Amino acid sequence: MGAGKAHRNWGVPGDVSPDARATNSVGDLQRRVSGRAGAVSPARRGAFEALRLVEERRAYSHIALRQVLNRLGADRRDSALATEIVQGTLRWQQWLDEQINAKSRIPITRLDAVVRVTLRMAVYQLYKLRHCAPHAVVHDAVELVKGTQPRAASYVNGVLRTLERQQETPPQPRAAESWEDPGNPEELARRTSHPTWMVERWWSWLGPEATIALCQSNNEPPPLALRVNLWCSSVAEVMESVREAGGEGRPSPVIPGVLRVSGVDVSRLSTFQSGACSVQDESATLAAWTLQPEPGGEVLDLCAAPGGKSAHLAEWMKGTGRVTAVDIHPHKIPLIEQTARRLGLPNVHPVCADGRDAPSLGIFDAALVDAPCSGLGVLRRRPELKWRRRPEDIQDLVKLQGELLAAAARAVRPDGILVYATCTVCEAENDGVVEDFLAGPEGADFDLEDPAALWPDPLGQMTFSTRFGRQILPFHFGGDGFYYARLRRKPSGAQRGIRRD
Ligand SMILES: C[S@@+](CC[C@H](N)C(=O)[O-])C[C@H]1O[C@@H](n2cnc3c(N)ncnc32)[C@H](O)[C@@H]1O
Repeated sequence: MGAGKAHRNWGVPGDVSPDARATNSVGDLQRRVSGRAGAVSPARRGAFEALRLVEERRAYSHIALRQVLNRLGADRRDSALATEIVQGTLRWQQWLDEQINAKSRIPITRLDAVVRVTLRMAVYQLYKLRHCAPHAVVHDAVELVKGTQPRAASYVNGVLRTLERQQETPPQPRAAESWEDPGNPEELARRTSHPTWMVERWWSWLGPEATIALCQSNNEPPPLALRVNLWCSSVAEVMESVREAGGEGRPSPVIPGVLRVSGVDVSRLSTFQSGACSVQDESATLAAWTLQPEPGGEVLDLCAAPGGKSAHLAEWMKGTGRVTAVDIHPHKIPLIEQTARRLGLPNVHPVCADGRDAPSLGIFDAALVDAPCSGLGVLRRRPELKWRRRPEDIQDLVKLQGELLAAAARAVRPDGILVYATCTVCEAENDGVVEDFLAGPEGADFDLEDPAALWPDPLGQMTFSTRFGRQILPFHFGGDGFYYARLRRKPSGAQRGIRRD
């Protein structure tokens, strides 16, 4: 497994050449000179506002960032730096708090949210983004606090100056580093900035080696993948458009029809606008590979918004048949509609309903339950979930997931396919839900099948086979952490939904 060779290196992550550092400082300076006195760099302003939304209003970081950067009209460079600051600050929050607590007379948890956010993002830049000039970091932090908490400005200045003056940066693991022996889950949680309860669960389920690799990969920036709409386009066409836009792309080595890209604003790609591609993580594309819907079929996607997997299923069916795309939240239905419209998919039919009422929607050849989950497989993209999730949440999620799976099962015809998926790394929400389902009244009619038997070739060896399905971890091939189980209703099994005709 990918825990890597043990070696110790306390170097600073994100270290870059002195040239890069100088270039960025000049950029910072020019912006400041051209702005009013006390102006803050747009990237730091954006990061600060997004982090406040996450801290004070429990916003998702990726949504908060998008909103703030759009409003500020940030260019690509500012957006990239703001994203790096927001994601990094959230990823390393626990570790940053430790550093701040060591120098602050008030524990970070007792500070005002604005002060907390400002200190965390500044310390993140000082210690982990060596291309940010320290004087600019401290200046901007003080200015940001002055805007809302003027009396705290000198306090922030004092803490940051003390940290800045520190001769040596504190010991910190490189994200790609592994340790010979972290000893125990508590120590691993501390070193990699995760909640202990989370790491303890992984440790006892996956073992130390996989847990180390998982914690490290959770702290890496997430890759960007484009799924090509093979119904109407080709990998070559999308690749060409990425290059034309100044970005880089290469075909995924594991999943046909997917490109790994960088350096592009996808929403501006000609092929994105024309519906030739979608942003979708490589592991998420495996939902369609696992379901393998027949063209012309009736497919139920029970937890569908924003519609990424519905669209892939509809493309797989070459625009024929019907994908009934259900979501409980009315405000998310337009997202499914927009996705289907952009991709020119006539066979996606959004429905606003509680998935637990699935049998009232008809009888289907296949159903996908991409269940609401704790999201512990996507911590690279949503690092705030580390600190927001509580062990108690899992119990409620498991109950809902079980109800959705049982309801979907009742709507699947004899010999039809039922796929259960999550983007989490949590045994209770994955195998645990399938185990309970199989032991319940609906489960008796279903047989398990191995999803990996249908996946592109190397993935069977690269992913974990679990008791009832397949677990993908972010270090397996770079895709998000996902779980898939595939079930087939026995040909003789009496289905219990309402026949549509
Ligand atoms: C993991 S997300 C689905 C992502 C989607 N399949 C995609 O690929 O774009 C889970 C979705 O389930 C929806 N949901 C939560 N509870 C539900 C319920 N009882 N019935 C139907 N949808 C539900 C949420 O609104 C959320 O959009």
